[in-house]
Amino acid sequence: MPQFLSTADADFDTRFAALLSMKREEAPDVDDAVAAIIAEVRARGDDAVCDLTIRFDRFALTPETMRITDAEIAAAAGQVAPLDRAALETAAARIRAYHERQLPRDEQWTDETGATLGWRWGPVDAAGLYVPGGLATYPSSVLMNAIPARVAGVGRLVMCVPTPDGVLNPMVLLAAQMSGVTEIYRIGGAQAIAAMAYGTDTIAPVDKITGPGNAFVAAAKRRVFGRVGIDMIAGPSEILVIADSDNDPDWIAIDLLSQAEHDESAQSILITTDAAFGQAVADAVTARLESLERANIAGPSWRDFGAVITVGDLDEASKLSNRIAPEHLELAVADPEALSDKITHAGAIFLGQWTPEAIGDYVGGPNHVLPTARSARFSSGLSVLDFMKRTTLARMTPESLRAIGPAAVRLATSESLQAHGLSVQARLDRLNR
Ligand SMILES: NC(=O)c1ccc[n+]([C@@H]2O[C@H](COP(=O)([O-])OP(=O)(O)OC[C@H]3O[C@@H](n4cnc5c(N)ncnc54)[C@H](O)[C@@H]3O)[C@@H](O)[C@H]2O)c1
Ligand SMILES: N[C@H](CO)Cc1c[nH]c[nH+]1
Ligand SMILES: [Zn+2]
Repeated sequence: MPQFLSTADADFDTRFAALLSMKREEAPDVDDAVAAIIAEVRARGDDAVCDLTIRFDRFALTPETMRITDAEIAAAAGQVAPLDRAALETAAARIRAYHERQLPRDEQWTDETGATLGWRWGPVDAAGLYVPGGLATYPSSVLMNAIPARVAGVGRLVMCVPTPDGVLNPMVLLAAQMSGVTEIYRIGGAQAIAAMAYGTDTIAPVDKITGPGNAFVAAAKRRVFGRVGIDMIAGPSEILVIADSDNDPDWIAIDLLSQAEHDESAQSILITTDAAFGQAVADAVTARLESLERANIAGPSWRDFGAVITVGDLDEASKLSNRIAPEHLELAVADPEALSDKITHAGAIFLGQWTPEAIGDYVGGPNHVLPTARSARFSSGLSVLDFMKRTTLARMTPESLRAIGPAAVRLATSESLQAHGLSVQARLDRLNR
């Protein structure tokens, strides 16, 4: 059973703190395993990647077969049923339209001293897109990674996707073809992250790695940060639903299960103002689990990490939600906009009863690669900006140097950095000659 908490209970603070600090993806054994995998890939390159693929994805790989060929992509894409292709096209068009609005503007202006200042944005050269594929297949995550990268103008799009038992997923390959991925490798997990970060004989290193994955992928991204950029920690999925009693308990139950079915480490939480409604939702989850295809994953997730929290009012709900900083937040209440205004930390908010989180996973438009494990306190969902860098620009004139240079010289002196001061003073001296 999930945990049942109520803010009216004397031990609420202790139990809520325990819920917040549950270690779903930071277990030391995961990080130790990932450190060893990264070290192996750095030392033995392609050979290590092939060995690890046999161990974790159960098929024999060679450096020559690591890259999925254009012929394989075309053959697989050709197998996709027209209605599935049309659904992918609908999703791709909506995701593209949403992300095109994120393109940032360059700025340039001349200030009162005559200095010209500004910045300009440009894409990274090569992006490594991780598409998960261990327990489920994720064509939608191909679109969510590749479309913003393309909109940003990235030239080289490297995609890694595990293919357990060597089986290629046609929808994944069609999505990659549709969204302009330039190289696809059939590798996953920490070994794929290490290969993209450090490079091997077969895979040239990238500059930035993005995309979601399980605890091993998330830990590997943490570890390679610095060698490459990463988007965020996008690990096992989470959903928090805030619902009043004016909802169908079954709808809320399947919303909770929609994220629990991703991974046994996923987390689904309901906050409600009505304890009886909370119980009705929990009962509906139990009933749904009897026939859910992925009950073997969703059941343990709900049992081990699920929670139903009863609160006095929605104000209290918003405060708890902000402490949880969930990846996805559904507001199934009468006035979702008013409640949304009180939310300060959440990866994505879904407003009202007619906005199930699953719409956002596929076709809403916003990105579904989102921060997990409370990292929405300091990071945002994947966007075009994740694939871009900002370079600042400054041009002085003799007049502007005369105006602001002396302050620079004084600051350099105060920092005992003589050459800094001299480089400005030499120019001021010339002007004063
Ligand atoms: N936060 C987000 O934006 C978001 C989006 C989509 C999916 N997700 C999450 O992505 C995850 C997908 O997980 P998945 O497992 O289906 O695919 P995955 O590709 O993330 O993981 C599969 C890989 O994990 C590695 N692995 C598995 N067991 C291992 C072990 N014992 N030791 C070392 N490596 C091991 C293997 O290399 C395997 O190829 C889920 O947790 C899901 O919730 C998150
Ligand atoms: N809910 C996931 C993000 O946590 C994204 C996804 C893809 N497919 C289905 N769901
Ligand atoms: Zn999902």
